Amino acid sequence: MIDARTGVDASASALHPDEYALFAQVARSCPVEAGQKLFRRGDHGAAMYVVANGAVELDFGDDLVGKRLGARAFFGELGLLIGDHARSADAVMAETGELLELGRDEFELLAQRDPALLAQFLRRAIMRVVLNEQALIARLRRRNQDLQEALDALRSTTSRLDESEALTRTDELTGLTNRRGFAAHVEQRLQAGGLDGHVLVLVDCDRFKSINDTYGHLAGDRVLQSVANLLRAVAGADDIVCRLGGDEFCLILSGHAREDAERIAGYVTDSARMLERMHNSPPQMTTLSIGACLIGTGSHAGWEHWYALADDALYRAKRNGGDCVEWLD
Ligand SMILES: Nc1nc2c(ncn2[C@@H]2O[C@H](COP(=O)(O)OP(=O)(O)OP(=O)(O)O)[C@@H](O)[C@H]2O)c(=O)[nH]1
Repeated sequence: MIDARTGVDASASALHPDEYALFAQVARSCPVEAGQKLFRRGDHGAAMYVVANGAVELDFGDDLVGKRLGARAFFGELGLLIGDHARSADAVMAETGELLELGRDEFELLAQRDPALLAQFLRRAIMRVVLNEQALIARLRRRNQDLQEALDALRSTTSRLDESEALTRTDELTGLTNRRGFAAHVEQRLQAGGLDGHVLVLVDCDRFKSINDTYGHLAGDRVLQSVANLLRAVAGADDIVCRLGGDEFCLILSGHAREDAERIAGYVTDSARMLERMHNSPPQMTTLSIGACLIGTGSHAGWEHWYALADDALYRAKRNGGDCVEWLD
């Protein structure tokens, strides 16, 4: 009979009636109360047991399926066959009954009385050990596979979360970092030693509303994408470029001298102007206004101070008619 839980032939766990009769002749009979512990996992023992009546529970620990043994079932045989073997399960009497206990001397007697029957028992006992080992290996393989699958699922969930986290920080239209991503970048830079010496550049499209009104929203979108491409092209690997929202963009230039930053800002407004003149119906570009400031070294002013300064500079550029760069340091 195959045990549905372990896949092991359960008849291999019980003595045949003739084997039981032989064992009962030589074994010590021990009455045992329910709840009494027979041995614990790891205990060393040199005796095997046969259930005469009552029931025994074996607990192998580590999430392995336990076993309940009834009449004529035997257990602990490795203790007897190998000698002083560490028990692989906790054995507890589940129902009051009687056990047959066999040690080395009783085993010798069995061999003298009926060697053929004992040989038959030994073959079955060894087969049971092999089957149990195979079942254990198969279970461990299955568990390993389950763990592998759980790990794969966890990895793909994590990467999906990373992707959606990245999406929440990306502007859909231009692919640039959005305002939320920009705030996170600024926070990171502030924690990594501050923004001293960086240049903050605010960029705003001129008369953008009229492009939407005249050529439609899609044409406006294309212009915003062109502005994003231009800013992406001038940004170095350590610079931050983002779309703050609407027709407003921002660059944080790091590791540039003020003159270099002026050249970059001038290049942006010059390029935008040229592109606007090259393609104007429908427009591919619009002129840009820029407000910039150098974030002072050694200053205790916070990020808001520098942002407000660049914003004032941008306001001044707009008041001057746009298409220009204004600085306020
Ligand atoms: N096509 C398009 N238009 C947008 C988008 N986001 C905001 N806008 C439009 O951008 C326009 C910005 O208008 P304003 O803030 O008045 O700026 P402006 O027309 O450039 O005016 P000035 O800055 O003073 O030159 C508004 O009409 C918004 O509807 C977008 O994603 N796509």
